[in-house]
Amino acid sequence: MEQYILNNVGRYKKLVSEFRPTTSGPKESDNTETSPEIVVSARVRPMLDDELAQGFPVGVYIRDGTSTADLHEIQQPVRGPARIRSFDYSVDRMYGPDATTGHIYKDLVHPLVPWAWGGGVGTMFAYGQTASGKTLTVSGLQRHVAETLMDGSLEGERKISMSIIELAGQTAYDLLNDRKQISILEDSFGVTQMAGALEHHVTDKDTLLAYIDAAAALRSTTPTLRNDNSSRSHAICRIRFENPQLPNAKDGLLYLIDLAGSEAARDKVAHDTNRMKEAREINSSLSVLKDCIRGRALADADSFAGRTSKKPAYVPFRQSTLTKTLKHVFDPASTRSCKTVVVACVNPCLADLGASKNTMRYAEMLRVPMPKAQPLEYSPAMPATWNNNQLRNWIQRNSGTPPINPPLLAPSENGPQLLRLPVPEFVTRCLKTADVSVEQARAFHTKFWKLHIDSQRNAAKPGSSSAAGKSADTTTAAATALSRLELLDSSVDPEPDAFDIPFVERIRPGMVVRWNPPVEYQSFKVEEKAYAMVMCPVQAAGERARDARGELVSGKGDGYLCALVMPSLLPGSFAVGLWRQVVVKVEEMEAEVFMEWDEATRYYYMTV
Ligand SMILES: Nc1ncnc2c1ncn2[C@@H]1O[C@H](COP(=O)(O)OP(=O)(O)OP(=O)(O)O)[C@@H](O)[C@H]1O
Repeated sequence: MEQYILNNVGRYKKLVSEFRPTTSGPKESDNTETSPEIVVSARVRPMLDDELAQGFPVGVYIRDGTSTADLHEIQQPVRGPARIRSFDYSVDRMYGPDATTGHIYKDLVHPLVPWAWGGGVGTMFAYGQTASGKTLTVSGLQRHVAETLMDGSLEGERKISMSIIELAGQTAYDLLNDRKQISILEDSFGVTQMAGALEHHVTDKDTLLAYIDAAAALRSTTPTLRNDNSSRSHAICRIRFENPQLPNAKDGLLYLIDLAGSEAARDKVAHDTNRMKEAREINSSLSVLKDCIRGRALADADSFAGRTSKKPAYVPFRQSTLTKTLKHVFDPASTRSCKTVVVACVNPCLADLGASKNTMRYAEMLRVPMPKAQPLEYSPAMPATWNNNQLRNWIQRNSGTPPINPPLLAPSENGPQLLRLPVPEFVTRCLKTADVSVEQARAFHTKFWKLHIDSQRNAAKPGSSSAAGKSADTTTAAATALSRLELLDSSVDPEPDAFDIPFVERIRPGMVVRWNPPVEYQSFKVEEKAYAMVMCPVQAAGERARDARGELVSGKGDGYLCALVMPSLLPGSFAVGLWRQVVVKVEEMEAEVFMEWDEATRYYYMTV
C-alpha cells in the first residue's frame, strides 16, 4: 500500500483539495455538550523529516476554527484510478501541528494542577499510535507542571511527593528505584496501593525534573518500524500533595500518564510472538481504559442531571492493572472529586492513516454527551439549582458563627460547581474567613452536602414531583417539615431561645461538648481534640457506675457522666461510645458542638 500511496500522491492531493464536507463548519457532534470533568482532545503532530523525505502526503486535516478533523484514506479500486474515502471525527479540543506543548498545557492541563493542589484528583492521559508524539507531549507537560508547582503561584503550603511506575502487561515496576518490581494491591479499605513503590519528597524544580529524567531513562522501549524508541509500557507519574493545615484530609493527586503506543498495522508484520502478545495486552488494557473513562463519564452525566440511576454505569476498573491502579478515578463509589483530560496523539502521515483513524475513533468514543435537561428551576432546598448569588446568600445565613465569607468560599461557583469542589479545597477556602475553625468548615461542608443528598432523595421519592416543579410555598413547607425531622437526629437544642443562653447554663442529656480532658483522660484525645455527649449528672449515675478506665465515678466529684464521641471510619464521621463513659467537669467543657445522625452511614457528623 505504501508504494501505491507514493505512486498516487498527485492524484490524492487533487482529490483532497476537491473534498467538501457535508457541513463546512464543525461536525454536528462538535457542538455536543460533554461532561465538564472529562475533556477529550487531540494533538496532530507535524510531519517528521523522514516521512516528508519518503514523499508521503498528509492524511489528517483540521477544519478551520473547529474541533473536527477530516481523515482522507486512499483506496485502490479493482479497476480505475485511486479514490479517497473521508472520515470525520470530533473531540472537545483540537490542536494542530503548530500548537506548542506550552499552549496545550495552558489551555488543557494547567487547571488540573490547582485542582490536585486543592485536594482533588487530576489525571492526564496521552494516548495514541506508536510514534504519534505521546512521550514528547507528556515529558513537555511534566516540565510545565514542575514549573507551576515551584513558581510560587499556588496558594498555601503543600508537601509534594512523587513516584513514577511502569506497567508492562500485568507487571509493575518502580522507575525511581532501579525498575524494582512492585505490586498493585487493594487494601482492606478498598484503596489501591502501589506496594513497594518509593515515594520521593520534592521541594524544588530541579529535583523534580531529575526524577522525571531518571524514570524516562529506565522505561522499557523497543524499536518499532515507526519509532526507534517506542514505549511498550504505560508510565504513570503520580504527584501527591499533603496539606499540613488539614492533616486528616485526603491528599490531592496529580497523575500524568504516558500510555503504551497502540500498534500501527504495518508494524505487526515484523513482530515475533512475544511482541504480538505484548501488543495484545496493550490493546486490551487500552480497551478497558476506554470502557472505564466512558463509564465514569456516564455516571457523572447522571449525577449532573440530578438523576439517581437505578442501574449505575458499569465501570470495569478491575479488569486491567492500569485501571486498577487508577481505581479512585473510575470507581463510581469513589467520593473523590476528579478531573480528567485525554490527549489523543495523532500521526498525520497518510501511510499511518489506519492507526490515526483508530486513535480518533477511540477519542470520539470517550466523549459522553450530557443529557439535554431543562435547567432546574430555583428551589431553596436544592443546592443543585442555585446560581452564585443564591449560593452566597445561603452561605451567609447557614455557615454558623462567624459566618463564612461567601465571596471567599464561592468567588464564581454556582451550587453544582461548589458541590464538586474537593473537600480540602472547600475547607481551605472557609478558613480564609477570620476565626473560622477547621471543625466549623468541615461541619458546614457536611451540612451543604446533606441538603443536596436530601433534596435528591426527596426528588426521587415515588409520587413526589421534582422539587424544581414545586411552588415556593410547598417547598418551604417541605423544608420546615424536614428541619423538624432533622432536629430528632441532631444534638442541637430544640428550644428556639437556646442560643441566647450560654451553653454551660443549659447543659442537658444529648448535648455534645468539646472537652479539655484532665491528665488521667488524656489518652482519649484524638489529634488534640476530645468530644463527649452529656448523659446525666454524676450524682444521678448511681454508686456502682464506672468510667472507661474502670474507675468508680462516684468519687470523681461534681460534673457530668458523658459518653465519649470519637472519630470513626468515614472521613468526618463520629461514633458515640455509649459504654465508654467519662466524667466531664463544667470547667473542662470548652464549647457546644452540634452533631447530626446520618441514617445512611450510621455515624454522627458535625454540623453548624
Ligand atoms: N509536536 C511535535 N513536533 C515535532 N516533533 C514531534 C512532535 N511530536 C512528536 N514528534 C517526534 O515524533 C517522534 C515520535 O515521538 P514520541 O516518541 O513522542 O512518540 P510516542 O507516541 O511516544 O511513540 P511510542 O508509542 O512508540 O513510544 C519523535 O522523534 C518526536 O521528536
